[in-house]
Amino acid sequence: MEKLRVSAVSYTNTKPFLYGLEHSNVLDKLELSLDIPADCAQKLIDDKADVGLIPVAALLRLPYYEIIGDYCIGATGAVNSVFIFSDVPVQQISTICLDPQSRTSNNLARILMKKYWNIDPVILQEGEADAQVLIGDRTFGRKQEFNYAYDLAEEWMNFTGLPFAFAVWTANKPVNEQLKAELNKALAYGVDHRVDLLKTMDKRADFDIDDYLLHKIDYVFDDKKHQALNLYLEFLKEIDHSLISAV
Ligand SMILES: C=C(O[C@@H]1C=C(C(=O)O)C=C[C@H]1O)C(=O)O
Repeated sequence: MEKLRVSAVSYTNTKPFLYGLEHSNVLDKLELSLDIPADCAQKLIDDKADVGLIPVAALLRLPYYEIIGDYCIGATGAVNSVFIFSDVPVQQISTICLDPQSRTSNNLARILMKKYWNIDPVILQEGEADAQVLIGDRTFGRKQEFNYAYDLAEEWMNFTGLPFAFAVWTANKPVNEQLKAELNKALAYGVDHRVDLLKTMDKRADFDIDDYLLHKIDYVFDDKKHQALNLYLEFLKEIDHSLISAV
């Protein structure tokens, strides 16, 4: 049987899922690759993978998709790894750099800037700016370097009263039901055994990995996070539309 091509995020936040896969038999049925989020998205768009833990912003670029399973990379309040780092208070940001590894958080920043903070900074692809979006392990221990650090999951919660889902397990074609169930069971095992996983991981003085995996990342894709996902996609369509019509 052909193996299912799976692309998962290469960051620490995905370790519980990998732990679950490594402790299950389903791994033999997968061709697993670890990629930065932007590449997980692109692989599903280009049909170089069948299933991925993909940034939710990329769902709008898939002609067919199914969110599979009960798990995600989410947060209920502060996530502690998705920030706008800034030298100035948010109201004074006039230029901002996005993170090339991100799809969801770049667009979350755009949504919050336009609809919540009512600011309209120039978005730069690279170079010096007042502020930058940064996600994942590269943010660990860096908060103190900046005058202001806006946690985007926390700001989304302040704005909407909802939790957030950054990335969801998605298929770009129908997948065998039994395989889907096996995959979901492996993911559940990993989420349920985070304490065991943490015992095997190196600790850092500048970042609390235990708190991050146990309390900041919220892995269960529940109704509230689904509601948040739908709202986020509505906002994103609005913003993209206004960009297109402004051209
Ligand atoms: C919480 C995070 O969630 C992530 C953010 C993503 C994005 O911005 O596109 C995609 C996948 C997740 O890894 C993080 O990476 O810190």
